[in-house]
Amino acid sequence: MQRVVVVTGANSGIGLALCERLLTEDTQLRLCLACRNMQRAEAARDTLLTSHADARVDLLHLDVGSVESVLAAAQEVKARYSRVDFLYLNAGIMPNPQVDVKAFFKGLFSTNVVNMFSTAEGILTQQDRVNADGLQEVFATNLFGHFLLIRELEPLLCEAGHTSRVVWTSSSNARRSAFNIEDLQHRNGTEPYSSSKYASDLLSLALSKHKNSQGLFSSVICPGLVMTNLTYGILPSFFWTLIMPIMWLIRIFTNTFTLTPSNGAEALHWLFLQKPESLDPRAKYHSLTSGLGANYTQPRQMDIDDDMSEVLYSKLLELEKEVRRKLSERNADDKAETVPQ
Ligand SMILES: NC(=O)C1=CN([C@@H]2O[C@H](COP(=O)(O)OP(=O)(O)OC[C@H]3O[C@@H](n4cnc5c(N)ncnc54)[C@H](OP(=O)(O)O)[C@@H]3O)[C@@H](O)[C@H]2O)C=CC1
Ligand SMILES: CC(C)=CCC[C@@H](C)[C@H]1CC[C@H]2C3=C(CC[C@]12C)[C@@]1(C)CCC(=O)[C@@H](C)[C@@H]1CC3
Repeated sequence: MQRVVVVTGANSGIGLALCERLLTEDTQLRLCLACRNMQRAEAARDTLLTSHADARVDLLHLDVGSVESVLAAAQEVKARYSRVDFLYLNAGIMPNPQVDVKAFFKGLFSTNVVNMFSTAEGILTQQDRVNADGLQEVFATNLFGHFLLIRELEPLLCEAGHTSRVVWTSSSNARRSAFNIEDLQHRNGTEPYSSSKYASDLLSLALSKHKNSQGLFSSVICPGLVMTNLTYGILPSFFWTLIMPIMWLIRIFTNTFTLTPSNGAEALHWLFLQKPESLDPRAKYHSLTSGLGANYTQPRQMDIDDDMSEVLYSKLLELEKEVRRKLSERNADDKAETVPQ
């Protein structure tokens, strides 16, 4: 049976490395790269076809941060495929990151040093903005767009007779203290990235609860610290070049410095090979790399509770209704404007 796998944010970094690994694993796969930038998506497909000439690699235009784009992409998926076996929700942004250098050096000489290097706790903030849909951009991209995509694809994902999987690329930067259920979109804080990733952890649990009986299983992973466009955006490139030998040195002491996209994709790949019933919906599956470069996956319990996850789920359903209502009003207005008087 040819399995259909959709990967968001597949044109670079961890998403692209996952595609490479999946094609090596299953040559019969039908792989769909869901990307906002079609030029980069085509380049990614070319790269994949160089090492897997016979692979079936499709492209799909998807800007996960735009409601209209998500709805159109979902329609396209439903038209193209009769099933979706895996939906990897991997696209993510961390705009305008700022490192608190003072806090970093203070952390360096504290007992919190290992935690600081694996979670960036206390040293990393971002500046967010409102997008064209009136949503906070980080929330819309990292969480809500993906939620809407799942909702739209439910007919395929919850089809009788087979199981489907959604897998969130979360982060160990996801922290309860950065998340406020009364401020879902993190309009008032400086850690929208951490908040959005914590929300994805909560949402994954809620999805498992509500959808397992319909054959849909949701899991969460952390790729570790990986050198990608996202991380290169945090510090100037000359600085990364400067500290890179130190990063490789640190890897000897912490297994969370996976560093290469392929290592970071370990847990995503590992989940592809597991039976969904064997997975723990409360665990985050971490990609880890030993000092000698061996990859492995380790589940760690998430700091989440059922009540909060339920409240988040219902708030997202409410927001979905509101967003759909606004969109149909906007479409009606546009139509009225184009009708000749
Ligand atoms: N690197 C790391 O250390 C860690 C990364 N992560 C997570 O891993 C995931 C992948 O990131 P990573 O590979 O590191 O970084 P990259 O920047 O290389 O990859 C991010 C991908 O997401 C895509 N993307 C961003 N915004 C949108 C959008 N609106 N619609 C569609 N696609 C979009 C990007 O496309 P485009 O080329 O168009 O920008 C790109 O393909 C993210 O969710 C990130 O939060 C988690 C923990 C650690
Ligand atoms: C200022 C100096 C000298 C060094 C700064 C090092 C940090 C830039 C670096 C330390 C821990 C890193 C880290 C991430 C980004 C870069 C650091 C803050 C992440 C936040 C990247 C994205 C994620 O999702 C996390 C899992 C990473 C956690 C560790």
